[in-house]
Amino acid sequence: MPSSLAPHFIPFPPADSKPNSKSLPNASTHSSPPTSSKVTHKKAIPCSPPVKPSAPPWPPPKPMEPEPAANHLRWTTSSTGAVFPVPQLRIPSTPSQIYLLCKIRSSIPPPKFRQPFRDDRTSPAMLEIETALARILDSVSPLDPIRVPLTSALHHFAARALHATVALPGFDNSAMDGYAVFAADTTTTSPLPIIAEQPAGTSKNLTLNSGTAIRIFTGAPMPEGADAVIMQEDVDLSPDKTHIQCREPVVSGENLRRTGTDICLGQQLLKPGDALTPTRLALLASQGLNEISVIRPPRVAIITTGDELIPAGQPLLPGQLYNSNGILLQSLVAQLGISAISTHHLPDDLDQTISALRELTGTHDFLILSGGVSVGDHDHIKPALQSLGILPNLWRVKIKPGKPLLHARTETNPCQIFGLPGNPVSSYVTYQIFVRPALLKSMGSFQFELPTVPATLNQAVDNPGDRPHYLRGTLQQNTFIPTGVQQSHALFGLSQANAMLRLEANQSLAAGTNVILLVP
Ligand SMILES: Nc1nc2c(c(=O)[nH]1)N[C@H]1C(S)=C(S)[C@@H](COP(=O)(O)OP(=O)(O)OC[C@H]3O[C@@H](n4cnc5c(N)ncnc54)[C@H](O)[C@@H]3O)O[C@H]1N2
Ligand code: MOO
Repeated sequence: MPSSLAPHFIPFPPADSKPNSKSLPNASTHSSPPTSSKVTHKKAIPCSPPVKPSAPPWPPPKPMEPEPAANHLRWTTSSTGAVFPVPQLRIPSTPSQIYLLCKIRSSIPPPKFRQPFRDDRTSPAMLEIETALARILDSVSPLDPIRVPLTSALHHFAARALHATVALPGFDNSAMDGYAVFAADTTTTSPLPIIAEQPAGTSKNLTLNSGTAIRIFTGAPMPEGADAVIMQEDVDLSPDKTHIQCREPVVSGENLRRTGTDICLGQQLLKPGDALTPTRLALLASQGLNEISVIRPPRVAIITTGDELIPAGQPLLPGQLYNSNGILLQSLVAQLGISAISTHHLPDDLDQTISALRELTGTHDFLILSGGVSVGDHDHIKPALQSLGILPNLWRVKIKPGKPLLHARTETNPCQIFGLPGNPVSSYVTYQIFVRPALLKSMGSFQFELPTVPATLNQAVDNPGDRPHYLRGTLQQNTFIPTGVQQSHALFGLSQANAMLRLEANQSLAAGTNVILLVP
């Protein structure tokens, strides 16, 4: 592990606690009662094999008043609702605490941790958004520089600084179709004889004498001596086209473009990390370049997960839905100009998840997974990573939507792994806030922030929760209007939105408040 990353990695539990979802109790085993009484955990403990307490005594002991719920492990029988308190242990949160509990109740086999950080009790605290982003960006380095043709360089970032080897303009030239003159001669009414013609594209090395004019065209080199061009609209041409008479005087320097006034030799044109926009590509072309050194864009795998998801073209069965996060994430990545994108879908199966992650981490720079990062029994991303020995850099962030965000990085290649929460809006928001900056950094950019604009709220908004909430809405004539249902599954409002408003925890804003929007 690179030492710079070491403090950030959160260790999984010890090696003997292997993920083994196949041997885990399924839902019915876990909750089925011994024949005469239904025994359930009031709070789920991550343990395996299933905890099977011995049959309750008969006749049952006198029911007791329930212990206060907080911080006590309790057992209850379904028939009477009676509660039998166990020794007053705090809810076990470490393997040794659980082991101790099981020793006290000798009939209970010691459980193993199945997954690290399954819930609030066994997880480290949720990170603040800024801390999580900094931690992610710390682990990302720009990829290697490569040379690409200018025609393929759009959306890439400059790998190194570039200085001008060609001045612009490269020579003094005319800005207008007209006549090269001495400015002083245009104040007189006497006709000026046209002594020569200078077209664009070739220099005739002409010299202008006082009291004469040279026919000239836009972009053509200025004759020696001439200090202005008079537009052809501002002269009267004699019928035999041999003389002009100036109707409007011009001043020295008018209608001409001096050498190097735009770009002079040696001037810095690009710095490392500059985005190669259409206009910057034009600048490079003006230098006669047909190739440029850029940072190689990442190879990205988009991996959706979930048995309930089916691709377009198949009929929907009850309980199924079409996969929408695949195209969402693929398009968002493509928007950055990344073209090496592969797409995959995984069922909720640990073995298949492990083998897919093993393969894809070897062939890609970024894996962007959606779904399977929460705490459900079918959420296999964390156990799969654990089984591959990949340590999480972070899991769970104080953000709404998107709380269960996961980030990890392989040590050798290195491959960045993002587990985005499966809800479509959660995937979108966490992509914009965390994945996009990481992709941009890997591409050599130094600008990771989303663009912002000031706006005014059209209505009051409120975030009673304890996580900053990214509201989705439209920016119309400097006004922010939230769109649709502001919940993490709600795709329609998201599809209408062109801006996001970060509302802090417990923040209420009145209609008319001035805010700063993110404009992805
Ligand atoms: N007991 C708890 N349950 C949940 C918690 C929690 O803290 N405790 N967190 C909730 C939050 S917040 C989120 S967000 C979700 C994230 O869950 P997962 O990342 O494991 O995602 P899934 O369960 O696989 O899917 C969630 C939801 O999204 C739909 N989905 C998934 N993938 C796609 C896709 N490609 N296209 C369209 N829709 C997709 C999926 O069907 C589910 O409805 O966990 C909460 N639960
Ligand atoms: O935090 Mo989750 O992403 O809200 O639905």
